[in-house]
Amino acid sequence: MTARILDGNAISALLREELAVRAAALKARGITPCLAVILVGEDPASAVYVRNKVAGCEKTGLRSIKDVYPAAVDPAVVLARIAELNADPTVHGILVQLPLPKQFDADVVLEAIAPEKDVDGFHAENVGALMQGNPRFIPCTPYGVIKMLERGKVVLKGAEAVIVGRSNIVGKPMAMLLLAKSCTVTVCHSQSKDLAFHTRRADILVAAVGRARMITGDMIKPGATVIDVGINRTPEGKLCGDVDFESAKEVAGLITPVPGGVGPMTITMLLTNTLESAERTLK
Ligand SMILES: NC(=O)C1=CN([C@@H]2O[C@H](COP(=O)(O)OP(=O)(O)OC[C@H]3O[C@@H](n4cnc5c(N)ncnc54)[C@H](OP(=O)(O)O)[C@@H]3O)[C@@H](O)[C@H]2O)C=CC1
Ligand SMILES: Nc1nc(=O)c2c([nH]1)NC[C@@H]1CN(c3ccc(C(=O)N[C@@H](CCC(=O)O)C(=O)O)cc3)C=[N+]21
Ligand SMILES: [Mg+2]
Repeated sequence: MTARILDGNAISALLREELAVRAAALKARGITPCLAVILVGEDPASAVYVRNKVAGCEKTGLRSIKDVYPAAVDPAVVLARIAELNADPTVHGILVQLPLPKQFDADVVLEAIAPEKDVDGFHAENVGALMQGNPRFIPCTPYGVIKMLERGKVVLKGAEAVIVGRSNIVGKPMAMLLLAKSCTVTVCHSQSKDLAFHTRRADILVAAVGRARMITGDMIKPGATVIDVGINRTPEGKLCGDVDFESAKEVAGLITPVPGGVGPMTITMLLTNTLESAERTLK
């Protein structure tokens, strides 16, 4: 048996058609939805993601602003730019690409973004709102995963969900969202004992670790839904996930590929949050 594939590019294309309609409707009312992206340094992977975000905006009818700073920039310069974007009524979303160089305290930067423009959902106020079940902006990657599960008609209520990884940007918000959907949630991390014991119990397995192909077919329950968030490069420069796709697809019932899985969905949800933010200015 071979798993059905959850195609993030195809699902994104469908969702982005609806977003383009919403963007056009806003424009007809005199509002051009606008996302500002701040990139510090020359990390090649970050540059690719930012390029995809800007291209996604263009194709969907959103305006984008891209500010690139040298890796050695004084954090005060970036904070001043954030203050300017916060005050600019034509800007609806602000995103600071992570990770930041070491002279930065990422938390200080994230807290400087106006919560009502924090389309990543990383500001403490928005994290709190998500925890309380009343989200303002749902973090884009876990939001994209939920959308993929919905499109795949995966039953969430009562399902055993196991997340590998507990970062603030993926693992933790993913746990909150699956809990809100009435999954029974287990979160694993680098100190977990016997990882495979946990993963083999999962009806829904989300891998967000950053270790190439660490989840192999023998760690997966037959028929499970496997969501691969990982974006890694092999020594040969090939893009691959945290899941060993070749062995996993023989065991799983449903699986996301890398590339073409969660990555494009993350960008689609960023566009969604930015549009939502622009629409709120009319309310
Ligand atoms: N597709 C997309 O849109 C996105 C993809 N990514 C990708 O997802 C992956 C994870 O990203 P991110 O959450 O930021 O990464 P982090 O490095 O912030 O977190 C990784 C997590 O994995 C855990 N971990 C590390 N090693 C092991 C192990 N051997 N067994 C179990 N758990 C382990 C860590 O545990 P501990 O907490 O104990 O250190 C940590 O909680 C990366 O490949 C990243 O590139 C990220 C964001 C978006
Ligand atoms: N403030 C902030 N918000 C983020 O959302 C954020 C971040 N910082 N830092 C880094 C991670 C990573 N991330 C990805 C976005 C798109 C793809 C993506 O487009 N992936 C494509 C292709 C990638 C490629 O070709 O390299 C795919 O998987 O098919 C991947 C990863 C967002 N992140
Ligand atoms: Mg991280």
